[in-house]
Amino acid sequence: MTHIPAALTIAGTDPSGGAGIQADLKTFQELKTYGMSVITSVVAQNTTGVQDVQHMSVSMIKQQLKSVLSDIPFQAFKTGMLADIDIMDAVIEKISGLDSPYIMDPVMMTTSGHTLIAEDSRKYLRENLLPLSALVTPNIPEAEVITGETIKTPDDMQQAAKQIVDEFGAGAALVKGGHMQSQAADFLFDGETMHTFSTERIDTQNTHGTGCTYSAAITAYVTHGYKLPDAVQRAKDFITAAICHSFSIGQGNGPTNQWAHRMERVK
Ligand SMILES: Nc1ncnc2c1ncn2[C@@H]1O[C@H](COP(=O)(O)OP(=O)(O)OP(=O)(O)O)[C@@H](O)[C@H]1O
Ligand SMILES: Cc1ncc(COP(=O)(O)O)c(N)n1
Repeated sequence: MTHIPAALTIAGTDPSGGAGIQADLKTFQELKTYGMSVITSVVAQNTTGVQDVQHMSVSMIKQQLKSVLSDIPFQAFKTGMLADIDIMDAVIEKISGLDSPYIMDPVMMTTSGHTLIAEDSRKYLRENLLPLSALVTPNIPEAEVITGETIKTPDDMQQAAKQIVDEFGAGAALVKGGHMQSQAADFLFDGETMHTFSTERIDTQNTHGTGCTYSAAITAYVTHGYKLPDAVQRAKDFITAAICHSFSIGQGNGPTNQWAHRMERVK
């Protein structure tokens, strides 16, 4: 009998395959984790932007969650796009009390600048979902929304990571520096220690789906039993390789390459 760890992603879709559910499932598969998915919103998007969005009904989201939860155990799960308060409530109802670690990618905007979450639900996310997470993975604009502070320097990023844990109750916070001009440095505060994960910045436009792929890789490594700093370091290597060997396809920001980690180890 073959045993494989399993992970669940609860997120929106990307028919062009670079972000959202599609990026998560490709990443789980690459990292030898059995991938399952609950779709919250169908997003008509591609490398150039978002063309249309349709949210799943609350009852359909709950039913999808019930279908998975009543059947297959998983060792970790993540959320991505949760567009409004009703969707957040449906997810909270079903995930509260689960034993497996919850990795939250607090998706707010696409790389192309399209908003994926209703304005009035950002505070709700911070107050009601964030405290359930074992780890939250904001980029700089998302960390600014969560903390209400301006983030300009690595010190500001570390301060935000600390605040998100100490003040808002996340188990750990990884503030990602993809939006900084210099190094691609991310800071993880796990409640005790500040860890730094840093690489040279890769000169590329192909960053569609980097946040989704990174948080999915962390989730996958957690299903294999890695503790947080190790899981994040391995996921950082994975996303760096995926950006380094990203695909110049489409008319806009191309997608990352989830099988690049097989090609070489990039630090
Ligand atoms: N040009 C780059 N070179 C190297 N690493 C990068 C680059 N851009 C992003 N990263 C890394 O990719 C990961 C995702 O970070 P990022 O801040 O881009 O997330 P995100 O904003 O959620 O994704 P997106 O930009 O796709 O919305 C982080 O580890 C970040 O440091
Ligand atoms: C459905 C969905 N979820 C999330 C993102 C953000 O993608 P990323 O921040 O990884 O580029 C996206 N473009 N679409």
